[in-house]
Formats: sequence, C-alpha cells, structure tokens
Amino acid sequence: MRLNGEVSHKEEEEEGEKENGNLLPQKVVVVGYALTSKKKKSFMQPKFEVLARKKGIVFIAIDLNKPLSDQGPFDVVLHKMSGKEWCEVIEDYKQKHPEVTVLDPPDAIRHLHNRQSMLQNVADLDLSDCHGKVCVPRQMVIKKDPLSIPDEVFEAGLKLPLVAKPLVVDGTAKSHELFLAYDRFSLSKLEPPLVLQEFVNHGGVLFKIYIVGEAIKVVKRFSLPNVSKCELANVGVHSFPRVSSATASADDADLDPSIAELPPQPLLERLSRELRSRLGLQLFNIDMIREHGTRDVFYVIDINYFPGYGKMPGYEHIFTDFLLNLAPAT
Ligand SMILES: Nc1ncnc2c1ncn2[C@@H]1O[C@H](COP(=O)(O)OP(=O)(O)OP(=O)(O)O)[C@@H](O)[C@H]1O
Ligand SMILES: O=P(O)(O)O[C@H]1[C@H](O)[C@@H](O)[C@H](OP(=O)(O)O)[C@@H](OP(=O)(O)O)[C@H]1O
Ligand SMILES: [Mg+2]
Ligand SMILES: [Mg+2]
Repeated sequence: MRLNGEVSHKEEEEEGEKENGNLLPQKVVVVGYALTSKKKKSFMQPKFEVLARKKGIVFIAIDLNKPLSDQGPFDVVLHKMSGKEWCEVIEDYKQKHPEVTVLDPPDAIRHLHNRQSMLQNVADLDLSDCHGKVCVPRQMVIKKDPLSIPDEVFEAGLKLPLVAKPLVVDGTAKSHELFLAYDRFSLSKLEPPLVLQEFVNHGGVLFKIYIVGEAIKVVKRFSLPNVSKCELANVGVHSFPRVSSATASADDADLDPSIAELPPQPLLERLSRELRSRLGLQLFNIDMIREHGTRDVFYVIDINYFPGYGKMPGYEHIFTDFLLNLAPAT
C-alpha cells in the first residue's frame, strides 16, 4: 500500500481531498484492472468509482497493448481476460513483481473454465456436520462423438431430464447456451464438448452466493421451474434463456418459505471458506439450489469467476473494504 504523496496520481488525490472535506484518506491503493468491455461496464459503475476514490482507491485501466511492467506501479491487479497469452503476461508479471497482489492466479481461474473441474472441489467436501448437505448433480462429459451420447447416457445410468451445458466457459454467449433434454436420443443433435448434468427439481429458486475475500453475500434469483412427472414423457432438447442471470431478483417475491428460505449461514460460511481455500480464489460466486421437498439438501450447479458483482447488493462497500484490507504482498 502506498502512503499519500508516494503516488503521482495527483488529480485523483485532489478530487478525493475535495470530496472528503479536506480529509485525505490515510493510504492510497492503486488498482490496475484488465477487464473485458462488458465486465468493465457492469463492474466500474460511477457510484462505485466515486466511493472508492473517496476511500483512497485509484483505479487504472491496464493498456493491453503496452508491457504490463511499464504501467503502474500498482498495489493490486484485478483481471478477467481469457487467452493463453494473457495468462503468460500475468504469470510473468507476478514473478517480477511479488510486491503486487494479483487477483487471482490464472491457474486457479482456469479451473473454473471447465464445467467438470469447477465442481470437483465441491464433490470432495464433507459438510455433513454443518446444518445441511452440499452435493453436486451427477454428470458426465461428452468430449467428441454426439452419436454416442444416447448409449453413454444409458451406460452411466444418468436420470432424465438432463441439462446440457457447453464444457468450456470462456465468457462468450455461446458458453452460456444451455439445453434441457427430455430424452437421450435427442441429445445427439447437440454439439460436444458438453457436460450432461441431471436436472434437480428445486422449486424455481436459486441462491447466488457471492464471495469477495472473506465477505459473503447471498441473493435469491428465479430459476427453472420443477419438471413434473407428466412432463417426463416429453421429448426433444429445448434451449432455455439465462434465467438466473437476469437483474430481477427474487429477494422480494412472495415465495413459498420452504423453497425460498436461505441456506443456513454456518453452511454458507463453511462452504465459502473451504472453496476459497481449495480453489485458491478470492473472487467468485456459487450457484446453489435446494432439492425440492427437502430442507437441507443442496446442490452446487455452477461456480463463476469474477461474476456480475454490479448486481450484488452493496457491492460498492464490500469491494472497497476488501481492496483496502488486502495485505500488501510479501
Ligand atoms: N442441474 C440443474 N438442475 C436444475 N436446474 C439447473 C441445473 N443446472 C442449471 N440449472 C438452471 O440453469 C441455469 C443456468 O445454469 P448454469 O448456472 O450452470 O449456467 P451458466 O451459463 O454458467 O450461468 P451463469 O450465468 O450463472 O454463469 C441455472 O441458474 C439454473 O436455473
Ligand atoms: O452475477 P451472476 O448473476 O452470476 O451472472 C454473471 C455470470 O455468472 C457470469 O458468468 C457473467 O460473466 P461472463 O459472461 O463474463 O463469464 C456475468 O456477466 P456480467 O459481468 O456482464 O454481469 C454475469 O452474467
Ligand atoms: Mg450459473
Ligand atoms: Mg456460470
């Protein structure tokens, strides 16, 4: 962290001074960020930037066309960019600048770019003493041949309906194109590589658990409705919209309490702590559903790196506190 006067961002400091009634923040934290334009728009909201500036945080957009080491100096680097080249840039920068906190390590982020590896750590957890059970839906990966899917699904004993998800998550709209498949034969129309995941009835409500370091914020979102017994006779693959990513929150909706009751806090805390340490990540969210008809059986269906924090209530304060409290890298 830099003390005032050590940084050459005079304009921002003067602005902070005015807004603070001549009270300068005790330290200035310089945060370089490399975000896609979509992510920049949703994350760098004016209200957030103003609050951060008042608290002594200076954001600087990293210029991808210039060497990273020639920019800054930074205290923290935030990034969500895909591509091997960028990972190499970040790895190289981390080695040359151990004093900078780089969030998060590319290798750890890569773990979430694959829908099979992203859930592995959840599958390995045992939270049975934590007011609930956290599982992952049964799933399988189809790497290549779509014509083999019906037999593979049968051999694996997966129960229909299945959610078909692109195996790789790379920030593109295509990687979020999902299908609900009612019969195994129609699955051969889909394009591998795919993950086929058992659909879990959950009453149409999903819990999004946002993690920012040690801070946890859980919100309710609308999700897919239950599949009834008679719908099981349906056939075909049906694409569905990004229902849970909509800005509309289910927090204020009049919902059946047995469906909408938030997961127990101790369970959320333990799950978040374990995943933070096992994944080696500070910035992510977890999509969790409650199995319909149960009180305490939960499934994690998705984990996202650097999700849409702009939609997280109070993100401005949570994020500024997080950045200010980051220990300087040693
Ligand atoms: N196994 C499942 N059982 C029931 N519903 C599911 C399951 N998997 C996904 N869904 C529904 O589909 C939605 C999208 O699935 P998922 O979160 O895996 O996709 P995504 O494209 O990674 O989403 P995000 O926008 O959160 O990154 C979920 O929010 C939920 O409504
Ligand atoms: O915050 P939630 O509701 O989970 O939704 C996020 C998704 O989970 C992310 O995958 C989206 O980011 P990418 O599409 O860049 O992966 C992310 O995109 P955004 O930054 O444009 O909001 C969100 O849609
Ligand atoms: Mg999701
Ligand atoms: Mg996702």
